[in-house]
Amino acid sequence: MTTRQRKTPVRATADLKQDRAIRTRAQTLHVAAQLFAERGFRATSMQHVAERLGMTKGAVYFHFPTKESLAVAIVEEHYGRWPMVVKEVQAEGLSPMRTAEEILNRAAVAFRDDPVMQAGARLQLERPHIDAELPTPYLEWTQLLTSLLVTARYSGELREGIDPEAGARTLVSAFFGMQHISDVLAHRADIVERWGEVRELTFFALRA
Ligand SMILES: CCC[C@@H]1OCC(CO)=C1C(=O)O
Repeated sequence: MTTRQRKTPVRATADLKQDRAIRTRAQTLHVAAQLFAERGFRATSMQHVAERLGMTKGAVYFHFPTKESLAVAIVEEHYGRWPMVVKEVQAEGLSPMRTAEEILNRAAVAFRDDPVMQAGARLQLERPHIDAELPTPYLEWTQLLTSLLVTARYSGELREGIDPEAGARTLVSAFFGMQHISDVLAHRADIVERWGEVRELTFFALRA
């Protein structure tokens, strides 16, 4: 067997092992997000995660040494997904006001369908019970929407007298209040419709 042949199987094996580890970590994150979203942080154990995965608890601990590290990873994944959503919408070349509206439309669908978003929202509410550093929520949403409403003011889309930052805080409060109520009353099954109602009224008030 030549040196080159000898190297290939070892490299291939190492690559396969790494691929498998990446996949297992992603599966663990997804299942833990489902459980955190369904039951909350405190009622979810690493044993629950292992059982739903059909893995040993040791296999879960291999990727996440503590339940807190799982929560941190899910919140980081949650935060990490929004820049792509924002970029996709901004690539559509909509007006600033329509861009704000469309980003929140996408958020409503994401909160309905994506366990990571659902868990991220719930873990933020449960921050006092999680012994880990988690980012302060809603601030980046407010910054993003403020910048869009400032631009909307210059493009003549924003109603006279509306302060962009107050408008952004109102949108964040209305959206996250709506998504929480939809979660509590309907497990977010009606979140897109509920957001539609909130959107009509809030953007009616914001538009010039
Ligand atoms: C537009 C990024 C918004 C940011 O990413 C996820 C998240 C959680 O709600 C955020 C926030 O609260 O500011």
